[in-house]
Amino acid sequence: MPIPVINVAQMREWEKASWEAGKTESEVIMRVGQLVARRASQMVRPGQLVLVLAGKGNNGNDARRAREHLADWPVYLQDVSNPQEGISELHQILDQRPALIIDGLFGIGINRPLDEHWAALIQRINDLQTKVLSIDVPSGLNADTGEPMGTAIRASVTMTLGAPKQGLLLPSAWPYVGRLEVVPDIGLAKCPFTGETNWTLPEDFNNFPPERPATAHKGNFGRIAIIAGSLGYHGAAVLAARGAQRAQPGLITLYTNEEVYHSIAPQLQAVMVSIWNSKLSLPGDFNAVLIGPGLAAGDIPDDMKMMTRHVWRDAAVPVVVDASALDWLPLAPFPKNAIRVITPHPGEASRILRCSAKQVEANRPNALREVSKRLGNCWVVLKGNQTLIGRSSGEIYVNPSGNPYLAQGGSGDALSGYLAGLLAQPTLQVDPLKTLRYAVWQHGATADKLTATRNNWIVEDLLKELGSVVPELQDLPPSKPS
Ligand SMILES: NC(=O)C1=CN([C@@H]2O[C@H](COP(=O)(O)OP(=O)(O)OC[C@H]3O[C@@H](n4cnc5c(N)ncnc54)[C@H](O)[C@@H]3O)[C@@H](O)[C@H]2O)[C@H](O)CC1
Ligand SMILES: [K+]
Repeated sequence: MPIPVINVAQMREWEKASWEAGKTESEVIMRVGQLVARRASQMVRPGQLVLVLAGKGNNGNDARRAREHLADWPVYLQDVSNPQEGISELHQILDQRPALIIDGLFGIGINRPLDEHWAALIQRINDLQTKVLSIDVPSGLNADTGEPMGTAIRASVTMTLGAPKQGLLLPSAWPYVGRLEVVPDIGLAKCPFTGETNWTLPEDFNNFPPERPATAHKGNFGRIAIIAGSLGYHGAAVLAARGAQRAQPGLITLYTNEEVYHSIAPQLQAVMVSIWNSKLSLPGDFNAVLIGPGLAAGDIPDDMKMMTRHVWRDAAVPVVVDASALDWLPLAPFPKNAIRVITPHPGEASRILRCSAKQVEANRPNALREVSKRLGNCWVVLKGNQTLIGRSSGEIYVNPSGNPYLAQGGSGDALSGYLAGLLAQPTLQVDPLKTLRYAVWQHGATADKLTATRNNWIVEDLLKELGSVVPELQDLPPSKPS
């Protein structure tokens, strides 16, 4: 079941429908308390100090219930209905620098700007730079507009309840939200809403990709051609090829520019490496084509650009285009039902739209739709925090996995290789949206797994692990205690 992105009024309606259906507020709050405590216990080591801040509304009640499940930690529970009362006691606790603050001051019930006393308290908490787990919404943030109501908590993790609130997905909210996690099952009735924008859950990929039959051979899993690598950028071709390997297609052939052939070929074993030439006729026998990683040199042959346009316009098989090759695409239709995918970051999307990256970020779903429209209704993976996947109409999915350590040169090459390697496989071409969502989720989840265990991982490490995260075991995202 997709989890729709909703607004505060819809959340209130959902709540009301739940009480009418016989669910009770106290049961829901109890469950939320348990879930918050479980997540909190993953963020601190035994014995570390936890501060629970509970406001006067139900967000505070969630926090109070969480406290009951943190018996193994020293916990201060501070009721803060009025930031001027008991403030010296609170400052004393903050002076001890708790390892984790559970933020239950305000949720979706904030209805006016915070006064200077609230602002001072929130500033003090933010200045502490300690881990903060915000319940539902970082306190102070307007969950519809994504703007602080004067000021707001800067959370490390925001655990939003039931469904993501639209404001939490806006770039203006990201500095406050930190890592956004959605707990879909808090004991409410079935969500009465569907939406165009939906959140992805690991469980969406249970048993995906499907098990391979015992009788399978490499002819069953497709052949992929990768056109990548030029002088100064040979590594991108290697990374894309390795990304494709992690998807385990039947055969991978990399066509690269002559100047870099000898830098690339010795680094790859199972991948066949050839020198690209203008007589190469694609797609030929290939089941998918990826064009773009490391094609940034100034002297890319015009024939290669023409071939890109031709493959995009005519090939019946999936074509994935990334990086520099995005600039070569024709604004022309491609065969009906053919799979076309581009994987731009906001800067690349802005070049296609002839606007600024800031304008793309201001309305990411809209930018995705516009880019797709320009390029014949292709699938678009708009990268960045909360990567979006969709096309000019229909559902857009928000990816929940990944972290800022993915912001390393080469991680995009690994992703485009990996997703093209999946799309080369006939069984994974049937539902391209699911395959793309899976690729993006797995790429981010692998990064999360690495970040949970070490500080200094690099893209080569990502490529060793890519594909190893099992969705069924992703009950809670991996995270490193402080
Ligand atoms: N939506 C659900 O299904 C559930 C939500 N839960 C949690 O409850 C909060 C929403 O609770 P609510 O009591 O409505 O609001 P808040 O806790 O956010 O607090 C509102 C409280 O604060 C006052 N207030 C508003 N703005 C200000 C301000 N600027 N300055 C001072 N005081 C302010 C307002 O008057 C109220 O008294 C939701 O986010 C979830 O965390 C439950 O888990 C049940 C299910
Ligand atoms: K909160």
